[in-house]
Parts: sequence; C-alpha cells; structure tokens
Amino acid sequence: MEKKAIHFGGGNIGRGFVAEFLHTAGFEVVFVDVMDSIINALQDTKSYQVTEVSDEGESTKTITNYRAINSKTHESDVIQEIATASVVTCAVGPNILKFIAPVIAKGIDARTDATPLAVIACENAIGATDTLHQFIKDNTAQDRIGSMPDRARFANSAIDRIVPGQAPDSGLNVRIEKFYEWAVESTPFGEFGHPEIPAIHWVGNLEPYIERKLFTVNTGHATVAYHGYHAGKKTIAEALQDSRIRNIVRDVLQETASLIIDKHEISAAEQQEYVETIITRISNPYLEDTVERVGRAPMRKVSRKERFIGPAAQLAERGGKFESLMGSLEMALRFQNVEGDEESVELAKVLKENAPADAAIRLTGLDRDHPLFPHVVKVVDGVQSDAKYTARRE
Ligand SMILES: NC(=O)c1ccc[n+]([C@@H]2O[C@H](COP(=O)([O-])OP(=O)(O)OC[C@H]3O[C@@H](n4cnc5c(N)ncnc54)[C@H](O)[C@@H]3O)[C@@H](O)[C@H]2O)c1
Ligand SMILES: O=P(O)(O)OC[C@@H](O)[C@@H](O)[C@H](O)[C@H](O)CO
Repeated sequence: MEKKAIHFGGGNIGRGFVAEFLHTAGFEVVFVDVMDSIINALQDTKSYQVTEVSDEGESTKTITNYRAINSKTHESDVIQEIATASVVTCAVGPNILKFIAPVIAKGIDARTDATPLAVIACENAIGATDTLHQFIKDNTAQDRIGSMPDRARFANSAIDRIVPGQAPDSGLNVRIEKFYEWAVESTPFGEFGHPEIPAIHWVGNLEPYIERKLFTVNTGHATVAYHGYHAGKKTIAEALQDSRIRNIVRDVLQETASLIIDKHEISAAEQQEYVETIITRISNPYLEDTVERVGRAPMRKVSRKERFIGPAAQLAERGGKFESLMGSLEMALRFQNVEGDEESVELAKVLKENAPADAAIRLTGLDRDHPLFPHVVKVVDGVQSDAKYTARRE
C-alpha cells in the first residue's frame, strides 16, 4: 500500500521543504490549507517545481503525487485522510497550531490502524509538536486521552532551510536555498520505530539542535532584519553588505555562541564553523529575502522562549553577556505598524498603552524577579521615550 502523509500549510516551507522530502521518501502528500488560491492551484495541477539557488547555479526538482483539501469547507474529508495516513506534518506558523488541532484530534480519534500516526510539527519554535499535542489533547474526550499513544506518537523537530517569499507570478513553484537540516526526535516512536524519511536526521535529544538552530540562524536572521529595516534596506543580503550591521550580527552571535558552547558541550570551533555557514547562507543574494518577511510577527519573536529573550534570559542566569541581544530586542520593538504585519500593529498598541514594566511583562513573559527583567524594561522605556514613538503615545 502507498504511504500517505497529510501536511497542513501549503505555503513556502510546506511546498519547498516538507512536501519535497516526503515526496522523495515515497509518500503521497495530501496538503491541507485554508487559502482557496493555494488549494485550487494544488487541485488544478499535477506537479510543481522546487528550484535550489546558490552561487553554484540552479537545480530543479519536480514534485508530483499530491492532492489538496480545504479544511474550512471539507473538514470530514481531512478527518478521513488522517484516520488512514501514516504521517501528519504541519508548517502553518506557531500561532496557528491551536486552529489545526481540533481536526487532527478528530482524525486521530477515528484511527483503527495498529501502527500509530507519526505527528511532526515543522515550525520555528521550541517544542512545537508538544504544543500541538497539548491542543490535540484539549480537543479529545477525557476517556480517550490515556489510549492516544496507541493511535498517535508526537515528535518535536528542528527544521532549517531558507524559503523566501516567492515572486507573485511563480504559482506553486518555489525558489529555495540548497542547504537543509531536519532533525526529529526518535524516542517517541518506541517499539514502532520512526517513519522512513531519508532527509530526517533522527536524534535522541533534540534540545541542542533546536536551540543551536533558533539561537543562531533565527537570532542572526532577525537581527539583520530589524537593523536592516531601520536602515532602509530591502533584503537581508543587502543589509549584510553594510559593515555596521555585519558587525552587530557577529556580536550577537558571539553572545548566543557562548551559551550554546557552555550548555550543549558543542566545541567553540564547531560553533564558529556553524556561525560562518549561517552568515554565508543568510547573505545569499540569489534568495531576495525581504527584511519584512524575516522580521514578520515581532510579538512572537520577542516572546519568552524565542530568539532574543530565550538566549538572553539563559545568559543572564549564567552571568553571561547579552548587551548585543538587547540591541536586537530594541530594533524588534521598533518594528511597528509595518504594512501587512498585524503583530507589528499590535506591538505599537501595547507599547503605547502600557507602562514600561507592564509592556515588558506582556511582550516577553519574563517574571519581574528575573535577572534579565530590568534590562528589558530599560530597552522598552527607551523605545517608548523615543521622540518618534512618543508622538504616537499622546
Ligand atoms: N520560510 C522559511 O524559511 C522557514 C524555514 C523554516 C521554518 N519555517 C517555519 O515554517 C512555518 C511556515 O512558514 P512559511 O514561511 O512556509 O509561511 P507561509 O505563510 O508561506 O505558509 C503558511 C501556510 O499555512 C497556511 N495556513 C494558515 N492557517 C492555516 C490553517 N488553519 N490550516 C491549514 N493551513 C493554514 C497558510 O494559508 C499558508 O499557506 C513557520 O512556523 C516558519 O517559522 C519557515
Ligand atoms: O519563520 P520565522 O518568522 O520564525 O522566521 C523568519 C526566518 O528567520 C525563517 O523563516 C528562516 O528563513 C528559517 O528559519 C531558516 O531555516
């Protein structure tokens, strides 16, 4: 029987990463999305192309063997597909997990197969599958929760590949970088074993992988985006041509490197090599990745476990340096009222309506007695007091 995977989110990383590797592993991929244009395009085509772009040139793969369902209008079809699939993945954004959980819960509940479904959330967030799992439990009858491991197993993942926004005329085709890394926990599958997906690096302990990725790739990327946005740069590659921004990124990544080396027993030389690879990757001029895409959703990005506060809080607890991370935080807080970015509008409102300490708590989730807290309050106060922003507060 053909293996079937249900993938939520037919966007950039969904089509350009997850579906590509599921397809290569021999799965039929059933995309689930809520956007009519994507569903219609997937239903009307038999293939799309994924093109890797680098200074070595371009290389194109054709993705076939997929279907697509709109969960807004065809929920019972999605439940049926999940009930008979081997894998469920998603790449919808961490804030959307609560919305996809009810239908996944119903699909899991309807399963009769002896092998549990493998559920892997592919989001930029620590413990995204755990978060989804909790939402699924919240949507499952109490007397069915104990036996859920017979029907589904949940594994966290760390996913890395830069997929920028695509040109408006590109249709379903995706231009991406060549590099990729997909690390997934193997232990949740127990005696059943993990699904066979060659692109996945199966690991016993995911924490070093996800922290290293989020606190290097995404901390660096977001730092360039926010500093670049304020310097009037259009793309990440353009921002990195500015030596001031390049130096800032290096300083920030030195701070997070000290945490990663200290906490995860990764050698200084290995981390240095990783940092150099990341700087080269995000400098890739062929990707045309905009500062708005990389800076998107600033409230998520300044939250407790995320790319700035996550490492800075741990560094503060360990007596490490985090000044440059506070500089990135400041620039993130100035990413306000950006067209098309709802969180940037909400961020402006929170900063306008709250005293510094209250805004700091609301935005970062830090406790008042955390050693990082006074430093964050100072940054918030500085942004609120800035003449440009004071005008908006009155
Ligand atoms: N783009 C990258 O470089 C990259 C790399 C690694 C990880 N990620 C992560 O992958 C996730 C998706 O990012 P992206 O860049 O592909 O974003 P995207 O906006 O291109 O894709 C998200 C997709 O999810 C769909 N969606 C929204 N609500 C939904 C719902 N309720 N049910 C089903 N589908 C729904 C959207 O319609 C869209 O097609 C994010 O968590 C991001 O951090 C992105
Ligand atoms: O997807 P976000 O909004 O969490 O972060 C924006 C980018 O940093 C991100 O999408 C990277 O391109 C990706 O994480 C690279 O693996």
